Amino acid sequence: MGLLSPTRTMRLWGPRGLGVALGVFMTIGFALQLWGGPFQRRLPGLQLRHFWASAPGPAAPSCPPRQRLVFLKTHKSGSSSVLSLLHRYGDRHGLRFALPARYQFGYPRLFQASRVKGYRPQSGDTQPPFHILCHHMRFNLKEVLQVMPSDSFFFSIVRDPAALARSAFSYYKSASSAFRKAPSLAAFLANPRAFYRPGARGDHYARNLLWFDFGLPFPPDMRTKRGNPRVSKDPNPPQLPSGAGPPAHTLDPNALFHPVPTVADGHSQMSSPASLDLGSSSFIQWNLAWLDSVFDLVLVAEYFDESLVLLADALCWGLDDVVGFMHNAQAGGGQDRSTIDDGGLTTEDRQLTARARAWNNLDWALYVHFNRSLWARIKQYGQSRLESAVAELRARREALAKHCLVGGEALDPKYITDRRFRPFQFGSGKVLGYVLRSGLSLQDQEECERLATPELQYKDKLDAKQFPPTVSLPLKTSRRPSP
Ligand SMILES: Nc1ncnc2c1ncn2[C@@H]1O[C@H](COP(=O)(O)OS(=O)(=O)O)[C@@H](OP(=O)(O)O)[C@H]1O
Repeated sequence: MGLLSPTRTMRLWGPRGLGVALGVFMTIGFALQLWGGPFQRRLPGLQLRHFWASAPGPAAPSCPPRQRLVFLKTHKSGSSSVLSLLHRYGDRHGLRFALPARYQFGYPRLFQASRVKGYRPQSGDTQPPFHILCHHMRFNLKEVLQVMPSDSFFFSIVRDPAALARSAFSYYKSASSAFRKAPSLAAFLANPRAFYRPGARGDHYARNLLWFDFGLPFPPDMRTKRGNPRVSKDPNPPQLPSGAGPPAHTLDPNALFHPVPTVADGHSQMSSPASLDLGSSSFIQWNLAWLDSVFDLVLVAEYFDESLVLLADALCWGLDDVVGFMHNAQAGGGQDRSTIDDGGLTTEDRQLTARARAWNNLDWALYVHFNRSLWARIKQYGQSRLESAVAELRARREALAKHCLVGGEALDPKYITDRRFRPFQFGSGKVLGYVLRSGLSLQDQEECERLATPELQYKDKLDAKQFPPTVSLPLKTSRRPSP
């Protein structure tokens, strides 16, 4: 017999019984809170089976989980690790993904609804709506809203432009003409205009990549020949403000620029954040205010686990749903927290960080803005509540890694012989991946595969599930094909 639904329970017990029951539940709930804290379903011996079932525990959210999601997958910002969670969640719950024909939606061109596989606006057929849109695109709200309902949960992720620049330089060395010409990232950042031509092939990877991915317009001095995106949720696109500023609560250009280290050693041609005039800063603020009106949450790679806890909370998902492995890390990369804290950096590293942030001034503004919003949300959520959820999340991830993975961690691709788990190799660094332990039970094998499958293979798997090959029956004909 299943559990009684709340409505049925009410009918059976009547108002007096309900009052008593409510008291008992509240006492139990309070005791469990004290004992476990949010999300804490202590797992004696961390039996893996318990991870897979998001069974409602004492702290399981009581709201309906949100399943209409738009994730803007920004580049080199930890987005593949988020994508992996979405793939897994959607796969387990049989959700329908809005998939690209290949792996991206016509990037670097702006997103077009027509790029979504199986999108047929005029066909009048009763195809079920999409739940999740999450692969690489240059954001274009108007077209996104052709595919996804406007009350979808919009979210994305940003990373410190200095860490992002390190990652992008290594990964897109051959894809960006600016990077290709530069002997090193340090040389590039010492004099970027010697290498960078706005609009040249792949050069959106070399400057303000986040801003580009968010589909925002560039100020006149930074415009490429490809032109500017026209985007909006409130479909009034953000324009260069003509005197009118953004809402007062976002207008604080000085606060925005204070943390930016200045480039003091003679690269006057560099457009550093400190050198932006008020016009440019209100242009930035205007666009940030617009992003605030579109995106429900923006995660921060340097505070990835904190971000995941907030995401689970905002989506009414269980903590288990956001426990996953890191994907797409390059060997030797991932200096995120140390970059942010400046701890242990050499003078050269510190200079490189400062220059990268200055060169990517729009991204730095974006990053500072969303970093600030994240911490405001953390404050709202409760710092200590968050800390215990983060600790729980990390303990679960570690237990999963030990159970599923050879070595319990990401490995050099040379050890990954099974093509299903070998990440796509691109750029000058090696992209790490996972090898599953042998001897897993059938269910564990299936779940560990979900955690370890890289994004391209997972996309193919979802594609095959959503678009099963149609078996065409041979037509009855009197003529037989010749042997
Ligand atoms: N959880 C978490 N926290 C912090 N950083 C993370 C995380 N997951 C991935 N990464 C780092 O993000 C880089 C890959 O980013 P993306 O997956 O967005 O790249 S891609 O655009 O899809 O190719 C890549 O950076 P580099 O290793 O510096 O290249 C990853 O190491």
